[in-house]
Amino acid sequence: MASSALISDTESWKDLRAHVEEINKTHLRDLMNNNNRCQSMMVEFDGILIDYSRQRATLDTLNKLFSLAEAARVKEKIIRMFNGEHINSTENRSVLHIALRAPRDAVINSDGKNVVPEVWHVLDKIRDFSERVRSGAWVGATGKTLKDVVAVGIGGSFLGPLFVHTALQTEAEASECARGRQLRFLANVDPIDVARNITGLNPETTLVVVVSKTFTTAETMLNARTMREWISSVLGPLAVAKHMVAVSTNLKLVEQFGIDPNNAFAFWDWVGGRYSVCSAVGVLPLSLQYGFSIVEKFLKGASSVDQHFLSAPFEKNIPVLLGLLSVWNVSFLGYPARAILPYSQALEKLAPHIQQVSMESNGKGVSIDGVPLPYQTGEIDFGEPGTNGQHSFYQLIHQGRVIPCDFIGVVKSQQPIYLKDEVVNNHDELMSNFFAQPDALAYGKTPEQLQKENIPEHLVSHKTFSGNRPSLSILLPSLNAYNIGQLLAIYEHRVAVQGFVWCINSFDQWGVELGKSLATQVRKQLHASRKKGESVEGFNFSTKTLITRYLEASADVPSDPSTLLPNI
Ligand SMILES: O=P(O)(O)OC[C@H]1O[C@](O)(CO)[C@@H](O)[C@@H]1O
Repeated sequence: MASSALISDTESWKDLRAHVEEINKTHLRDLMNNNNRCQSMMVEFDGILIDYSRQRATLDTLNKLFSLAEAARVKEKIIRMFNGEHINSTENRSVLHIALRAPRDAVINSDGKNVVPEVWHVLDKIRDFSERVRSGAWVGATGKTLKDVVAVGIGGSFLGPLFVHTALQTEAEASECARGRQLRFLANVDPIDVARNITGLNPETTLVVVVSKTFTTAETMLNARTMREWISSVLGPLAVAKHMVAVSTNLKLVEQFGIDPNNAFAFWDWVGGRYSVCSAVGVLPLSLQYGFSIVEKFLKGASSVDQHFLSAPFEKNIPVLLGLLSVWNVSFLGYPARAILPYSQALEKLAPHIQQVSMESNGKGVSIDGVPLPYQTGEIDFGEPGTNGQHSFYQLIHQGRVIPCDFIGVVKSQQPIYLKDEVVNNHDELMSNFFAQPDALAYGKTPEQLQKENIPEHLVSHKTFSGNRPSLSILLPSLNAYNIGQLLAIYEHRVAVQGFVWCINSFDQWGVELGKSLATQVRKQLHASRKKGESVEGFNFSTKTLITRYLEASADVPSDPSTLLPNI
C-alpha cells in the first residue's frame, strides 16, 4: 500500500467487508461447537492464557485480518517503533516506552543515541532516592521521616501510576513493603480533590511529587502551587526543598518553580504521557511506596511482553491478535464500544487507565498523512470490575447493545478467603461469574428453551437472550507486580496495533488542545470580571449567560486564603 493510499481502499479491507455477510450467517453458539476452532483460538505466553474463541470470527476471518495487517505494514511499523524511528510524525518524535523497561544491557537508539543508559541512570537515581526516603535517611524539614507521598499530576501523569498502585495495594509482598506508608494522587483541579488528598496528612511527614511531562499543564501547576502553599504555610518556604520533588521532561521549568533540579527525575520527549507509567512518572511514586525492587518486577513483566510483541509470529502474538480483533469489531462488525471487565477488585483502575491509553491514542479523524478518514477509528472504552458491573450495566450488554467485552480473571487471588461452611471459597465464587458471563453472552437463551422451562408466554420475549455477543477472556496466573506489567504492555501494544492498521498516528493528541485554549479565554474573563468588574464579552449568548450567572451567584464566596485549605 502506498503511504498516502487509504487502508479502506485495499483488497484486504474490502475482502473483510464482504466477509461480514458470511459471519452474519453463523451464531456464536454454533461456532463454539467446533473444538478445533476453539483450540486454535487460544494463545498462551509467559503464564497468560488468552481465549478469543468467543469472538465473532472464524479461522478464515483471522487469515483475512493477517492480510489486512500485511497491507497496513503492521510488522514494519512495529519494527520502526522499536528502532526509535520518528513514528510520531506530527510531533517528530520516536515512540520508545519500550526502552523504559528494557534490560540494562539493551541497545535502543533514538536519533542515533542509545537511550538505555539514560533510562537506567534515572532508575538508579530513583532507587537511591526512594531507599533514602523509605529508610529515613532523607527526612523532612523538622527531621521526621516522610511516610506519606502525594503525587500531583493528571492524565498520563496520573492514571497509569494509579492503576498500578491500586493493583499492588493488596498484593502480599508489595503491601508488606508498603507497611506504614501512604500514596495518594491529586489530579483534579477541583479544590475538593485537594481537600480529600491532604485531609489527615501532616506536611511534616509528607513528600509531594509533582509529575508533569511538560510542567505547564494548568491543573497540575495550580495543584502544585497549592501543595507548595500547604507546605510552606506550615513549615516555612525553605521546607519546600525537603518536601517537594518533580518528574518532568522540562527540568528548566521545574527549577523555575522552585524545586531543586537535583531532586528532579527526568524523562524524555519520546515517552508519550499515556505511555509513561514505566518512566519516573510511575516508577518514582511507586518505588517510594513499595520499594524499587517491587517496581523492577513490574518493569520486567512489561519488558517480557515487549519482546513477545516484537518477535512472536502474528498467529501467536497476543497484542497483535487482540488489536486485529478490535479492528474487526469496530471497523467491520460496527461495534463502537469495548467493555474492560476485570474480575479482580485490584484491577479497578485498569479501565480508566486504558480509556486514556486507547481513546487518546486512537480517537482520530485523519490518517497519519493528514487525509480525512472515511472510517471510524478508536473505540469507546469503559469498564468496572466484576461482579459489580453485573449489577450495573450488564443488562444492556446482555439484551441491549452489542459491546465486545474483555473478561480478565486471575487464577490465584491476592487475598484468598476460605469460610469453612461455604461450598466454594470467595475467589471461586468470583471466578464462577468470570467463566459464566462469556458463555451467557455468546449462547444467549432462545424462546424454545424458555418454553421448555414453562415460562409464561407473556414473559418469553423479555427473558430471551439473543446471544452472539463477542468477548475474549484473559486469564492471569496471579496478580503480582510482574503480571501487572505484562497486562499493561499487552494493552499498550494492542492499542498501537489498532492504530497501525487504521493508519493513524496513535501517539499525538491534538484533540485535547482546543478545549484547553478556550478555558484560557474563560480564565482571563473570570479574572477581569472578579478583579476589575469587567462585563462578560466575546462569548456566544449561551456561554456568556452561564459565565455571568456563575460570577453573580459566586460573588459572595469568601476569598480569604485561609478558607482555601481543607475544611473537612
Ligand atoms: O504530563 P503533563 O504534561 O502534565 O500532561 C498531562 C496530560 O495532558 C495531556 O497532554 C492531555 O490531556 C495528556 O496527554 C497528558 O498525559
